[in-house]
Amino acid sequence: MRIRDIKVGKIDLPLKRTYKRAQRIIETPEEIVVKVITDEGEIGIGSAATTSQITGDTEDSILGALKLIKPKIIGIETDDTEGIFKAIDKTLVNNSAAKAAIDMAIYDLFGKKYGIPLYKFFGGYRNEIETDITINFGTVEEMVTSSLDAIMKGYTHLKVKVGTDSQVAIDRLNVLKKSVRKGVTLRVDADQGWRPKEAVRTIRKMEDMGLDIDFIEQPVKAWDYDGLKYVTDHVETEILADESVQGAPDALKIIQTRGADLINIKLMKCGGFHNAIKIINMAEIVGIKCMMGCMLESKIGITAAASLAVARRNMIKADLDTMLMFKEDSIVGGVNIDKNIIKVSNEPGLGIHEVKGWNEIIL
Ligand SMILES: C[C@H](N)C(=O)N[C@H](CCC(=O)O)C(=O)O
Ligand SMILES: [Mg+2]
Repeated sequence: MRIRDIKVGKIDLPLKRTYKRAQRIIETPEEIVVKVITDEGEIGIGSAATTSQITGDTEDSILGALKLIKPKIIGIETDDTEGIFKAIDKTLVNNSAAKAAIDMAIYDLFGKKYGIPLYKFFGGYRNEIETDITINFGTVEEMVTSSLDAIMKGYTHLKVKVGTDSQVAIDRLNVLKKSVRKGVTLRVDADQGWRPKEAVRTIRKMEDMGLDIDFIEQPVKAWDYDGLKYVTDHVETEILADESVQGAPDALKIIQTRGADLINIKLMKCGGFHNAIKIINMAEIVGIKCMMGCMLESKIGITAAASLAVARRNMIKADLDTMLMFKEDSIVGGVNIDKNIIKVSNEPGLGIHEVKGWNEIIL
């Protein structure tokens, strides 16, 4: 079975509520959906999220990258995944979202060809995982209301976006801790907002106040590896690297220096399954655990991410909550979401049947 064609299209994902984090405010995320078509008429599906502030990928850059990649992989045998990824990496650096979309579609085809759900192919450790839910940064009232709403819907882990002012972060978390019932865990995403010493001071204060934070995600700038390690070494709370780990080489840096306690893997950051697997394997060797995260992505990306997250023992946490954020679900098939539990299907590949509202773009 060889690659015969690649079609791309765009879907809009209108949000129920505006998404707010330190670097961006967004109403309607856009996604590029890729269909890799074989000479036997089989179709593999993948998606690329536009997240310019994190990966640098925009709609135009994703389309530009796909235009370059397409002629390089047409005609290659779909089983030759090494050959496909080598051809892509020889063609262009970075552009991880476009690469992730093709990678997802290739693995989807692989699963379909051999009749195996991807989660089983990747390790089959379990078939479901609990996700947290992200609480947007906002006023105290907004954050308390969203948190109580999430808890009512069955979520027990809240990942709180705290903005860039560390004192505001402490105040917000203090109020949230008092507002939620026992048994609800707070996670914090600082979105690169603090300087290293400020981060240590802030996190120690949270520890002294007994806020019992599960982890602090990306307290310092993405490029500040020494700063991240400094924070990790000087607080009790676990530190999760997010933007500092885009691809496998970044992960290696963190793993070799023990620069963080945990790594947040996102297919959009690392360019898909084949690189995510490298990160999981490297991290596992030294005992660094991983979380599977996501961008503002449709059920295609969430299904892909969940397929790897459930498959591997070293993936102990998940932040795969975007499905709840969209006004409607334009993807038929894929994972099943019951409150905070994401369950993968037993269908071959990703198990995606249809992408509604797919507007084809001619490359
Ligand atoms: C949506 C997910 N829960 C999340 O919080 N992801 C962000 C990155 C996505 C974005 O801001 O577009 C994160 O983990 O920092
Ligand atoms: Mg983050």
